[in-house]
Amino acid sequence: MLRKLHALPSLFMALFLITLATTGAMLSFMPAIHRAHAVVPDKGEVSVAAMAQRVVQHHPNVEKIDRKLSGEVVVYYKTANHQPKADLVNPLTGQSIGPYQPSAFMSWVEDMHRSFLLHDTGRKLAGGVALVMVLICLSGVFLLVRRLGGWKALIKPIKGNGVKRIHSELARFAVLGLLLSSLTGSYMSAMRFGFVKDHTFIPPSFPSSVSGGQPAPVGSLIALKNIDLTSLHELVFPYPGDLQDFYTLTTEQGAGFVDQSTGTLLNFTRLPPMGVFQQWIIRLHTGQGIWWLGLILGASALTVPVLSYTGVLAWWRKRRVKKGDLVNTPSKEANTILLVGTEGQTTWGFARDLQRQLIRAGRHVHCAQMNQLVEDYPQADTLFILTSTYGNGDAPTTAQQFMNKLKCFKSNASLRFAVLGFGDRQFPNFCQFALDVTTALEQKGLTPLCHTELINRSSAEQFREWGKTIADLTGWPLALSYHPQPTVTQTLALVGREDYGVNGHAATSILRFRAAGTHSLPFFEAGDLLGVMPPQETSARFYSLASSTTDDVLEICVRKQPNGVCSSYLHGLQLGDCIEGFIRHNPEFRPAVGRHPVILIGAGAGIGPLTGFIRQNTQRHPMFLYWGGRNQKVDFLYQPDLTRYLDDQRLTGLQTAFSQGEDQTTEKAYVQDKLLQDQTTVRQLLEQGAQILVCGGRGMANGVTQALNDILEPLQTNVDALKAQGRYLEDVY
Ligand SMILES: Cc1cc2nc3c(=O)[nH]c(=O)nc-3n(C[C@H](O)[C@H](O)[C@H](O)COP(=O)(O)O)c2cc1C
Repeated sequence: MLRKLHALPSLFMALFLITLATTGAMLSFMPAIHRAHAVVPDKGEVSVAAMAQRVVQHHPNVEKIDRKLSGEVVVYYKTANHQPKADLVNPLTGQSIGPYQPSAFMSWVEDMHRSFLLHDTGRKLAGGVALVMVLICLSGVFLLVRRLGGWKALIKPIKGNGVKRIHSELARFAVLGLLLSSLTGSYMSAMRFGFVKDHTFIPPSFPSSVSGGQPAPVGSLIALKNIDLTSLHELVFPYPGDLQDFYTLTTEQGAGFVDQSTGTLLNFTRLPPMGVFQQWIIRLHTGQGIWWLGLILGASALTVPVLSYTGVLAWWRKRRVKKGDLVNTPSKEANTILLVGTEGQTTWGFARDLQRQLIRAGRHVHCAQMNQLVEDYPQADTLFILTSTYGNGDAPTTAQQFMNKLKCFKSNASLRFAVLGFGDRQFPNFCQFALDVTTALEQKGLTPLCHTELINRSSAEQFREWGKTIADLTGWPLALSYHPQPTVTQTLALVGREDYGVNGHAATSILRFRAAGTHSLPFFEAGDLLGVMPPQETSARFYSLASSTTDDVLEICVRKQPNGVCSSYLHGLQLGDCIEGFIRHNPEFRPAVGRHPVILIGAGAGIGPLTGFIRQNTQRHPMFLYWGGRNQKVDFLYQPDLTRYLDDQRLTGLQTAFSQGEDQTTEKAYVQDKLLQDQTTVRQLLEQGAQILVCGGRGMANGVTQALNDILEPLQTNVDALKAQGRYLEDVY
């Protein structure tokens, strides 16, 4: 209720409040500016009579002397040729300081402040806005007291960061000034519209008779001698030559008349106590006569635009949280950090649910990619990391810079962390990257909130259980549930196949698909992945593509795995049979653009994407292939194609190795042996800036790494260094 009372009027009136406050601030600074330029004698130093005498000496035909609340004295007079003029004068000498020219701009500002330039309607509106401001100030104070936990806490430092903190700090600084301005403003408006009687105006009660004698010099008039200049408001001179006329005098205390001949004070009416009170209300609102108060009021008013902005922002965020929107708190303000490592984006689905639940539990969550780790999170007490694993237990794309950035991370002792790994038990290094991250965080001195949970194949059940553990440990009401977005698949028809291997032993097939029916294939490139959904299975298996969209066919190379559900399913397909598949882009695994040589290394079905790269090498950049199979006669995948590519120079060099010799004369070797045999050439290519792409089983990839490290030793570098330069890419399974 209190919050609504504060937020709703602020929201609806924001523009009026800002206008009123900024114009008010400008006006409030004026008394100090005027005061700085005015000559202001001390109390008791100069009487009205003395000041008027000096002014008369320097100005002909004086009609009126005005003393502004700022202390400035203005004389209105007529020149020798009867032109009306107004000058600012020095009350000590009576001489002109300069012409009195109120600024046209400040008059406009005043009009804007009083009436939004809308005359009486605007004046009423301004009064209403001032009243609303009182309400906003009071409700704001109570909200702040509630937020800080008591009245005493109002003077203590405010905790937190960001928008809310700026709002609270500014409000605390400005509230008294704003309350004073808005209360006095509302009262003045009530006076103006007759809701409160105006006691500052004293109706004139003209004297019934005057002496009618010859006018005495103004400096000799006793009534004016008795009045100090500091209490003068206005002295109107009698009409020249009219002996029945008199001086009209208005002072702080009241108003009356002075006989121009005898100097007697006539019919002086004192301001009633209520009038004095109302004069003070006006001074407290305008700062007139109290220049330092004007400065305070002005500074307070200047906070209103910032308060409005931060207030609207805080309200908007709160509203989004209520609606269940995923509000991302800036990293500096968040108490909970959620970092995500993903390649295929599935992990985001889990992260979004966790983020939503945490926000509902009242946490201020900052969610980002792991690569966006920043040096420190000043307000954070909990860090969640949700990451998948790719390649050979490696980081997924959005986490590849994480370990490096972690080196500069300034952990605070109270920061607890929980890592949730996503992977597939089919891979030898199940969730390895999540485990590596856990170790790295522990080494950084962070405290684990719980043990690292490893989720197999996006298990919603495991995720829910992990949520319960976190809820128990933290007390936050988390009810995690993951509903995978159904993968949009396309029906693909088998249009060609080439089978290799003997009697089903180590059988490998090159399978070619086209879109079924009249549909066309989506965009893809060699090295991207084809996700295949075997019937009655919920999770997809991925195969590297050997073709690109321009080949007008989806080509994969599949080795039949013992007990492999998907590979058996694919091997069992007849021409014309259909499968459900989808493309997952894999831009990380591509030859670099440019003329640097490319060394392709693979074994078995790993030749698929490598052949695709060669097929696309129409620019004839230097490209070398090292490939290992089992048996030269029955396993030499893509042999005719490779021979053709060598002829048309899409392929610069080919080295093959077979692990099963046909007879005594055939050499038995693995692909890494070929690399070692060719080490001089390989070294030269690497010195020329060659990039290496490896595709195939993990065992082969490990052997290749070892061989290459040996080859690279004389160059004082290694595979890790090449990886860091983006010159060593792996697609390993
Ligand atoms: C090419 C490829 C390589 C993978 N390598 C591994 C791995 O080494 N270890 C593992 O546990 N999971 C591995 N996975 C499985 C993914 O980590 C798992 O499917 C994860 O849920 C994907 O999440 P993401 O879509 O957010 O990246 C691999 C998946 C693919 C497609």
